[in-house]
Amino acid sequence: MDKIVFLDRDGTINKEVDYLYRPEDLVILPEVTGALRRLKEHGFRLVVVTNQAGVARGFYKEEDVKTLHEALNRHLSKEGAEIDQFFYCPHHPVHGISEYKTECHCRKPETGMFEMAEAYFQVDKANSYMIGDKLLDTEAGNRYGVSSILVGTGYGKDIYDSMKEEERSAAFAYYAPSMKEAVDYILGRV
Ligand SMILES: O=P(O)(O)OC[C@@H](O)[C@H]1O[C@H](OP(=O)(O)O)[C@@H](O)[C@@H](O)[C@@H]1O
Ligand SMILES: [Mg+2]
Ligand SMILES: [Zn+2]
Repeated sequence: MDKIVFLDRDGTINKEVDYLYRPEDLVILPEVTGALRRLKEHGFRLVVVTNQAGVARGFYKEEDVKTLHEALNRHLSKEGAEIDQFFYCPHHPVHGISEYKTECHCRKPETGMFEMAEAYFQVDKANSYMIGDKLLDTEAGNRYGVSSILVGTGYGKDIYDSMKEEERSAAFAYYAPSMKEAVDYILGRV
């Protein structure tokens, strides 16, 4: 069985800039590379699950998403922190051009991208995690059946601060101010 850490991309691995697609605008957040390397050293596979409705909205093309992911992995692989698989949802239910405007099963908080990973991995759900900076990330992880962590980068801190304690405990297993603390939590449970 494969222990997987599913990762949101924008606001979690890299700095959230609205509808990122240019490699020159890619900024990996502090301590993320080292934290991801530690996960790999402990036998976790890394799988990105990212909503890329910028495609549906006509801001960029699917080829741009793939090019950005290649650029991200060029940086990460130099440090032993390579992403094993990327999945993206190019759709949007309301805003969209042509075939991309659709109610799909892959846009988080739906679980389609997690299920796509099952073509590559035997997902050990009891020992797998989802880390993201929005409640749609933690909800997707919860629905799929892995333990969800809200990270305080990107939109995460504002979301966390706006919630009551009972809402937090219903929405995610753990709040980590940064990716480093999210990984400390995961490795503290192995
Ligand atoms: O890796 P993520 O965080 O799933 O990617 C989010 C971005 O694609 C995009 O998400 C939101 O846009 P949509 O509502 O999906 O159109 C916004 O928060 C944008 O600012 C983000 O860049
Ligand atoms: Mg995000
Ligand atoms: Zn989709």
